[in-house]
Amino acid sequence: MESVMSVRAAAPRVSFRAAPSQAHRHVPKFPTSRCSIFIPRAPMAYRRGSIRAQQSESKDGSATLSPVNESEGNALKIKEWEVGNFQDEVAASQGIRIRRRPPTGPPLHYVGPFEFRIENEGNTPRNILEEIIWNKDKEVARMKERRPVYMLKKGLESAPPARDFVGALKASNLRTGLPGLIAEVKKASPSRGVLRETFDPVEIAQAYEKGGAACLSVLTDEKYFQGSFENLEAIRNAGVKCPLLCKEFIVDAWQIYYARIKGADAVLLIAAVLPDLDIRYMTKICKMLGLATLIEVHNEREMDRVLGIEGVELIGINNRDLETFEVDISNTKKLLEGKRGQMIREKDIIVVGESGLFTPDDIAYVQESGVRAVLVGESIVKKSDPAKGITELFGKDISL
Ligand SMILES: O=C(O)c1ccccc1NCC(=O)[C@H](O)[C@H](O)COP(=O)(O)O
Repeated sequence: MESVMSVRAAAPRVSFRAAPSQAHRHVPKFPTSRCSIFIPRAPMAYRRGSIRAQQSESKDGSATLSPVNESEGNALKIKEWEVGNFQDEVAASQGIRIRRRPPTGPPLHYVGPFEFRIENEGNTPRNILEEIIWNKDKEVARMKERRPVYMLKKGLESAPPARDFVGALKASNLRTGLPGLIAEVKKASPSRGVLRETFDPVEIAQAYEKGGAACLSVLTDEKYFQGSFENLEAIRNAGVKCPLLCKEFIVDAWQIYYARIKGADAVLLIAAVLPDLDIRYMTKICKMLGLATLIEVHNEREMDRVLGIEGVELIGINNRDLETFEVDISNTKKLLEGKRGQMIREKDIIVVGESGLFTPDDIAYVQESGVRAVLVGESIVKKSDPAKGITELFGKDISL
C-alpha cells in the first residue's frame, strides 16, 4: 500500500506519497532529460500536435497515454510537460501571458523515496482567456480525433466559395464614409451573460444585412458564448451575402480548415494567444484557402509584433481586455497614435475597432482615431430590431 501525505505550506500546496517501489518508477535525471529536450521547428500548433498524437483523450477530456509500461509513460509525460513549458517560454518571450494547457498535468517530482506533485504548478488557468484557451485545446483535440485534417481537406471541395471579406469592408467604408460594420451574431458572453434570450441566428444575420452591415461575425464557441458552427453554417446556407467571420478561439490550424468547410470567409487570430510563428503559419494557410485573417491585438507590444508580420491586411484593436473584461475605447486611439498609425497607413492595413461601441459618438471617436471598420456585438444584438439598432449606432441609415 502506498502511504499518502499532504503538506500544506504557505503556497503552493504539495502532496507527497512514498514511491511504490524502485522498479515501478522512472527517476528522471533532469539535467539529461532537459538536455535531450526536443527542439521543435514547426509552428507551435504543430509541435504540440505531434506530441499529442501519441495520446488519446477520455470523454471528460483528461489525456490518457498508451505507454508500453509505466516508466515509459511517465517519461513521455515529463517530456510533454517540458516541451509545453518550453513553448510557453517562447510565447512569454514575445510578451504572451496566456499559457497553453499542460497536456497531461504536471509531472511527479522525486526526492529520495518520495514522489510528489506540486498543485497549481501551472495546471490551473489564471484568467478567463486562459480558461477558454485550455478548454479549446481539449475540445479541438477531441474534434481532431473524430475528423482528422485529411478528412476536412476532402470537404473543402464542396465548401461554399470564400468571399472577399476585406473588399466588403473597404467598399462599405467608401460608400458610406463611415467605418464598415462587422455585426456580431452573439448570444452570450463571459463578461455580459446572455445578451438576447430569443435568439434566431439567421433572423439576426438577415436583419444585420438589411441594416447595412458590410460583414458579419459569428461566434462559434459553445461553452462560453452559446454559439456554434451550426449557426455559421445556417447563416451561410440561408443566402446571407455579407462575408462571414468565424469568431473562434483558434489554437490549431485544424480549426481553420473546419471554419472554411462550414462556410467562413475570414477567421480571427488572437495575438495574446498565438506566437508570431503560429500567426505567420496560420495566415499562410488562410491565404491558401482564400480566407481573410483578422488579427486581434490589445496592446502596443501585440500591435508591434503584428506589424512586423509580412502580408497582414486586417488588424483588430480590441478595446476589451480579455483577461479582466475592462473595456476602454481610448485603447483604439492609443494604439493608432504616432509611428504605429503611420506604418498602418503606409501599409494600407484596415484597422477594425472592436468592443464597447454603443453610440454615434463612439463610432466617430474610433473613426477619427484611424479605423476603417468596427466590430460590434452587444449594442446591436440586444435591440428587438437589430437593423434599427445599426441605424441608431451610426446615427443614420447606412443601408442606403
Ligand atoms: O465579450 C466577452 O465577454 C469576451 C470575453 C472573453 C473573450 C472574448 C470576449 N469577447 C469577444 C469580443 O471581443 C467581442 O465579442 C466583440 O469585440 C464585440 O464586442 P461588444 O460590441 O462589446 O459586444
